[in-house]
Amino acid sequence: FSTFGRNPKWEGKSLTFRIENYTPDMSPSEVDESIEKALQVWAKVTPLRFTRIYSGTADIRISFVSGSHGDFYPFDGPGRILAHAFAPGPGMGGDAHFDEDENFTYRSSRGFVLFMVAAHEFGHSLGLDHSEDPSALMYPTYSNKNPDTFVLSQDDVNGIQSLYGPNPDK
Ligand SMILES: CC(C)C[C@H](CS(C)(=N)=N)C(=O)N[C@H]1Cc2cn(c3ccccc23)CCCCCCNC1=O
Ligand SMILES: [Zn+2]
Repeated sequence: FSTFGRNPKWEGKSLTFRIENYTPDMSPSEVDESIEKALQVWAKVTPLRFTRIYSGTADIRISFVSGSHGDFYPFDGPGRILAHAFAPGPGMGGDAHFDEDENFTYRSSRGFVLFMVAAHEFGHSLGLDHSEDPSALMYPTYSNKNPDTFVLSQDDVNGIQSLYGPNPDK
């Protein structure tokens, strides 16, 4: 695993997230479920807890955008880069942007499974950079795993726990 330069991480254990808009590719409830499950992947193995808010400024702001969209990382049309997220910090720190030019799906492989993309992005939002382990969620390229049977690789667990420690409730 790898973290970002100065090991940025969230100080509190309770983080807020806000879904700022929706993709037309899926139903809103499928987007909600995909996002919430992707956050739970990381909550299960850390003390981190995520609370959804519907207005105001969240720690992790989630949006679907395409092309140039107000940061220095314009998206690139269909394919190639699917999404990006910023390391922990104020303002855009933690935010995750999904490329609206992609076809996001709930479970179908006739597109990119939003749960899988979001789980990777939230790894970045929490302070993980890429892994060289091809079985890791934080490997740089997308792989379509079944959301129902998905488990984090040990490398991902070691990485996130190096920042936040284990889940005390387990
Ligand atoms: C891991 C993702 C969820 C997030 C990352 C982006 S990020 C910033 N969050 N690390 C991502 O989109 N990686 C590319 C990497 C990539 C794969 N290829 C590419 C061809 C061109 C450009 C990039 C790629 C080969 C062709 C397949 C293109 C579609 C799939 N794209 C990817 O897997
Ligand atoms: Zn990545």
